[in-house]
Amino acid sequence: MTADDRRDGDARGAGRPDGDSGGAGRSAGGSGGAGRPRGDRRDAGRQGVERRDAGRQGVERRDASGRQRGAARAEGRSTRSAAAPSQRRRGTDAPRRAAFDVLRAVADSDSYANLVLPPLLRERGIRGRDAAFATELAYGALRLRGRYDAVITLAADRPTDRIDGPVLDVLRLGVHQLLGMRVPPHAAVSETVGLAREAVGAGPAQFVNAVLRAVEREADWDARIADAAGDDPLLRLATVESHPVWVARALREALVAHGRTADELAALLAADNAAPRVTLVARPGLATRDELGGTPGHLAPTAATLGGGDPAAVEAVREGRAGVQDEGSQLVALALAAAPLDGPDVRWLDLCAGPGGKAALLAACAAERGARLLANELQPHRARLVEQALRAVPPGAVEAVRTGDGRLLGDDEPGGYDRVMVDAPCTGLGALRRRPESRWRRVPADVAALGELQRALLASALRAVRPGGVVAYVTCSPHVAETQLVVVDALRAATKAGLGVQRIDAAAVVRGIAPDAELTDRDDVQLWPHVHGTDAMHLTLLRRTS
Ligand SMILES: C[S@@+](CC[C@H](N)C(=O)[O-])C[C@H]1O[C@@H](n2cnc3c(N)ncnc32)[C@H](O)[C@@H]1O
Repeated sequence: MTADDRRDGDARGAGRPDGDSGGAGRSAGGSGGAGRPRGDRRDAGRQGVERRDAGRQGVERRDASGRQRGAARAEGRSTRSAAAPSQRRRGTDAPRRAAFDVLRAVADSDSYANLVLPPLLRERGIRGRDAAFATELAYGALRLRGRYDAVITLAADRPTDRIDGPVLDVLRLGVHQLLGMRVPPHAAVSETVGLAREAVGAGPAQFVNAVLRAVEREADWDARIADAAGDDPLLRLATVESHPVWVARALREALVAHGRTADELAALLAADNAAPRVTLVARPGLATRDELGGTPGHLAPTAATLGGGDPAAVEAVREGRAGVQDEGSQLVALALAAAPLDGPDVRWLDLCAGPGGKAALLAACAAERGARLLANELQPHRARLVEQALRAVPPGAVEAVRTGDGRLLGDDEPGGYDRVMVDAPCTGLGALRRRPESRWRRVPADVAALGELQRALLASALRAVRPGGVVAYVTCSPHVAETQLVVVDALRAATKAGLGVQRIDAAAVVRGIAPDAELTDRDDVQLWPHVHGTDAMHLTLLRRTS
């Protein structure tokens, strides 16, 4: 495989995961690369990728700017592989090896791909388009694992639990190149077989070769794996769209419970499989959206979507005046700040603040109004991330970053706050685009375990807010058991405890911020990737009446 082949096979929408982090972007990968047909060499030609030299077969490859390879050489690093040339011929290139190592870290150490990959790319000097390729390869293979395992089962004529983990990961990477990226088939197969030789040995490499050639030979894999899944339409869809069936079922229930239709499930699952675009937040009073470049968001007046590139290249992001934040996360924080309130509006609380994305936006809003935010977080290391996220906020607007259990705060300071954000720990089923492996890690029991914590945190928030004050209950999961059911139970428990609490029309508040937002006829708000282009954030607004 040549570097051209790999670039022609550039990712569909590769890029860094758009986290809720309040800090600058960490990934070396940029987004982009979409829209080129397989085998189209125009980009390579335009960017002068090839140059005659003394490299392998007399051709030296350069990146688009021509800098990467020279810089790597100056630093004494190989841009192709750490292997000696004789081994290199038998192995693969650095981006594919990096993607493989990420999949192994996810499998062996329960690592998070979006935490492992960026430092690994940095350490190995993989940058620019190579970094984007490695990112799309790793994240795509992880997201689409269910679909690809169904393909591999048929092509290998054996279930995937009878294939060694490392060999299976190599196969997943190969199948993603063949079916999910625009890598020319000959390159996808030969480079993946090279990776197999390098990573798992010559014997398994032959097996990898045979399986990938079978995948390449056949067409219509979606129909074949749907048929193999059986007659149940949900199971067929979950297989093709690569979701555990319990997750697909929960999402279908959530769509209906939140006023949409089960017919949308296919679009929702497909949206979960697309890499999210990087969205920035201009923290009010600290940065303007114009400073960020990109395209203005369509929901939050603070949001700008980047077409590509590294967010850390934006000065306002580096300085903490702006950050990387999903537009849905921005919208729910702005909704808490905008919710109608009688009486004083000076003390705000973020009960579950780490890593600080919403705290930074809330604190910036508070600063504009002369209010102050207390940011609470259970985990000390996440509390430090909150401090980092708040670094650009005027000191007067931050009362403190507190490390402690939010469940106790309502009793420690009853009625002490005017606005309270409960961005509760949740399954994250609304942010599957962003956390490529998470759908395979979560189990139904998580929903029940988290439900208890969510109820306790919301109960504490309702004690911590003063009568007349407002609480926002937020999750990045649309699961009914983490959203509507938690709120119903919390209202019941509050009544039992002698607190008056009423629902506020959150949809009206959100419409006041985002007039074009497509919302259902309910007083809570549920955003969706396939409708709003955001994570599936949930928002309920509650007012303490007595
Ligand atoms: C969904 S995240 C919050 C995201 C954050 N609001 C943001 O926008 O960056 C939930 C946070 O709650 C924290 N957490 C978990 N249990 C908690 C507890 N009992 N009290 C306070 N925070 C808790 C977790 O450590 C995690 O940082």
